[in-house]
Order: sequence, then C-alpha cells, then structure tokens
Amino acid sequence: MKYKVMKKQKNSRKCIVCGMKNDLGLKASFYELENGELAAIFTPIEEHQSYPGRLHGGVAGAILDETIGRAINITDEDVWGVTVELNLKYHKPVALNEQLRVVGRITRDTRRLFEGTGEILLKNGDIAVSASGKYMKLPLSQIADFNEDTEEWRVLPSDEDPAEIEV
Ligand SMILES: CCCCCCCCCCCC(=O)SCCNC(=O)CCNC(=O)[C@H](O)C(C)(C)COP(=O)(O)OP(=O)(O)OC[C@H]1O[C@@H](n2cnc3c(N)ncnc32)[C@H](O)[C@@H]1OP(=O)(O)O
Repeated sequence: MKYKVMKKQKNSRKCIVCGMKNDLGLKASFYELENGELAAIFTPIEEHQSYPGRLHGGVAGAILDETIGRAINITDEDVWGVTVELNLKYHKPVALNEQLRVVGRITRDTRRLFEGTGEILLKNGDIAVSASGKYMKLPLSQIADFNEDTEEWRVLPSDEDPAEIEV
C-alpha cells in the first residue's frame, strides 16, 4: 500500500546510518507515514558489502535498528532510547546500488522500554530482512554529549523527498 508522507525526520552529521557528513555511512532519510509507521530510504554502496555485490548483514541490522528506534518519535519527538536487544532474520540477499525501502513500527511502549519491528523491502516488495528490537528509554544527556547544533541535527528538505511511499 502507498502511504502519504506526513513528516521528514532529522538527519545528523556523523551517525553511520543518518549522518550526512559520514562518507561511508548510509545517509538514510526517514519519513513518518500516515499509517503510523516510519519509512527509511537509502541506497547501499560498495563500501556496505559483505560478499561482493551483497549488503552486509550487520549494515542491514544497523538500518533496521535505527528505523525501529526512530519510530517511537512519531508519537513522541522527545523520547530517546538505546537498543538493548535486536533480532534479525535474513530472508533474501540485498543487492547494492539500488534504492531500498525500510519500514518500522512500535509494537509495545511502556514507561521504561519500547519494542518494535521492521523490514527491509526489495524493489518488488519482497521482505529481504526482518527485525524486532527492544529499546530502553533514557534521557539524551545519559546517552551522549549531544549538541544539536554541532551535530547538525536537523530536517534537511530535498527535492527527492517522496510525497508517498509504498510499504
Ligand atoms: C545521531 C542521532 C541518531 C538518533 C537515532 C535514534 C535511533 C536509535 C537507534 C539506534 C540506537 C543504538 O544503536 S544505541 C547503541 C547500542 N546500545 C547500547 O549502547 C546500549 C548498551 N547498554 C547500556 O548502556 C545499558 O545496558 C543500559 C543503559 C541499557 C542499562 O544499563 P543499567 O541500567 O546499568 O542496566 P541494568 O541495571 O542491568 O538494567 C536496568 C533495568 O533494565 C532492565 N533491562 C536491562 N536490559 C533489558 C532487556 N534487554 N530487556 C528488558 N529489560 C532489561 C533490567 O532488568 C533492569 O530492570 P530493574 O531491575 O531496574 O527493574
């Protein structure tokens, strides 16, 4: 199903997944959808391979980790969390140099923890990798010395931002 993009989330400077000034990073963009899920879009490059031509499973885990971890911000922009568990299932190989869609959602939200699931989708809609994760909520000051200005933590509008995404 295609869903309307309601909001683009912020990117950062050096995060391996969302850092726009990390030359080896995924430079993923995150979009909040009208159905309450979060979609990520990124294009893996050669540096993200395991076997030649195939996305590294750890990199697949990284994008799923962050997509689920950010899905909580759809309902509360100020919640931060650290991953305490991440389970992955690799169903199909993921090729490089092709744009990928990732989708994540929150399945449980308590005072201290939240949980969610997510999938990396191939161009034809097949699920290549699926994940479930658990996160502990923490004040940002307990996670990192994070200055939003120096970390360039902001929404970066782009002409390539989609109006809707099929997930
Ligand atoms: C650039 C910006 C991008 C922004 C993008 C944002 C997206 C986020 C996605 C990426 C997130 C990451 O990769 S984060 C990076 C990877 N993850 C981490 O680095 C986390 C490393 N782990 C830790 O720092 C620590 O284990 C903590 C802080 C999570 C917990 O430490 P602690 O508080 O000393 O631990 P402990 O006493 O054992 O546990 C506290 C309580 O939590 C419970 N607890 C602990 N672990 C679990 C668990 N897996 N499942 C259930 N419950 C648990 C315990 O039972 C206990 O309950 P009780 O006995 O008190 O009842």
